[in-house]
Amino acid sequence: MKTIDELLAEGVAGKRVFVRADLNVPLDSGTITDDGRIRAVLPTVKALADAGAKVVVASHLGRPKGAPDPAFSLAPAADRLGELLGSAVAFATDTVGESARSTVAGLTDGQVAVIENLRFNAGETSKDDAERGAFADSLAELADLYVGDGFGAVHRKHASVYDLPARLPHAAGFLIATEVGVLKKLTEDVKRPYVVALGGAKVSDKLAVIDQLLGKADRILIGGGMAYTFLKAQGHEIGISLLQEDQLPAVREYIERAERTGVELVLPVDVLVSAGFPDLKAKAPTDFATVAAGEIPGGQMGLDIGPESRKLYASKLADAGTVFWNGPMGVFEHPDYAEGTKAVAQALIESPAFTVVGGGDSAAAVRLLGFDENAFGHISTGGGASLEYLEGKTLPGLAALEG
Ligand SMILES: Nc1ncnc2c1ncn2[C@@H]1O[C@H](COP(=O)(O)OP(=O)(O)O)[C@@H](O)[C@H]1O
Ligand SMILES: O=C(OP(=O)(O)O)[C@H](O)COP(=O)(O)O
Repeated sequence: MKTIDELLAEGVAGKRVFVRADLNVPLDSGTITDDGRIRAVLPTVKALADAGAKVVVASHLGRPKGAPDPAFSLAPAADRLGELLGSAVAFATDTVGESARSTVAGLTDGQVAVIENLRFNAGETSKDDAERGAFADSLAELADLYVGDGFGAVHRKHASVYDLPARLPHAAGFLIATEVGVLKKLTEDVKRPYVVALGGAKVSDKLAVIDQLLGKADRILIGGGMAYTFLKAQGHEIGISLLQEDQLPAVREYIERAERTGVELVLPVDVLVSAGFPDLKAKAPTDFATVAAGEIPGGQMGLDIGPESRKLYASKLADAGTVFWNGPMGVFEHPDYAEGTKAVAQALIESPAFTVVGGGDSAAAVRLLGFDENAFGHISTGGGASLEYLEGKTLPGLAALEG
């Protein structure tokens, strides 16, 4: 994999360099609540701009449905990037249209532009190779060189991640190099017990990785929205909690396999429930109850692990040699449901283990809940990406950079 240092040594002055970043930051009514992913790509953007490149930064944000949607505009991220760089950043209001072409054509050496959300175009995420390829062709017209630095999206076989680097001379940015360096160590030299804690809301993606993790981890703690599919698989009622029904047979098989192979699978013993998803804007106190995990009343939604589970999970993290944690334990954005995530973060800080926290929301949670990010071994910008890397999978965005 060519490094950005090699690219810089060859000279980038006057060249248009497409930087595929992951600027998928959490937003609250258009305001960025955590800019960690923007700060993470700064070294790459700065180095290219300082070397006289015309830098074209591109990213997805959220999951718009292949068409423009103002709620998912990258404009706030472009503004924040400009603030962090200390110089104005141009913003194109489309991705490969007139605005993008004229914005890029107007760049002077050392200037930076951000183009609008890649996922406003159906070609970005299409499963059809030709449709993705056609979109990648249009993106390629905007640049002379490609730098992959969106670690959080390298597990996606998307046009800007996978197809575009095949069309331009390419290199890996500083963030990807750092992320891969740390995660590689976790696949080669793991101090045991190796404990993986999983939570969050991308339940379908994350249930799938447990298949491989069962062969690698000594203990797997399940929290967040993931937990309820497990509780349901055990035969419990889960009310209106998140459920990935189509994966119930797989989850039953994971539970059996864990028992058979001696992997400790730890599920919540109690949970906090309420009548629905809380209002994350008002953050007003909600009406919630603590119930045994096997006794969630009908019409209630599990929103965090309960106090007994917090103690249990802390004890299961205390003797770890290595911990990988992806996915908040509850809806941490609301103060009523942040305690589970806080308890796991605190346990990681107190543990002598090498600790890695991965994921856009998990990393944001750690910072927003007031923890010192330097107290963790590594905070990864990618959740799904780091999980799939640890599974041993070939990640499309890394394979493309190697080719
Ligand atoms: N029990 C739950 N029900 C619904 N959503 C949940 C639950 N627990 C956690 N979440 C949500 O999961 C989201 C983060 O999930 P995810 O994107 O998978 O994590 P990451 O970005 O760290 O990989 C948070 O916004 C949080 O509110
Ligand atoms: O937030 C992300 O992943 P993560 O939640 O697994 O950390 C990445 O930006 C990828 O987004 P996607 O899961 O919509 O492809």
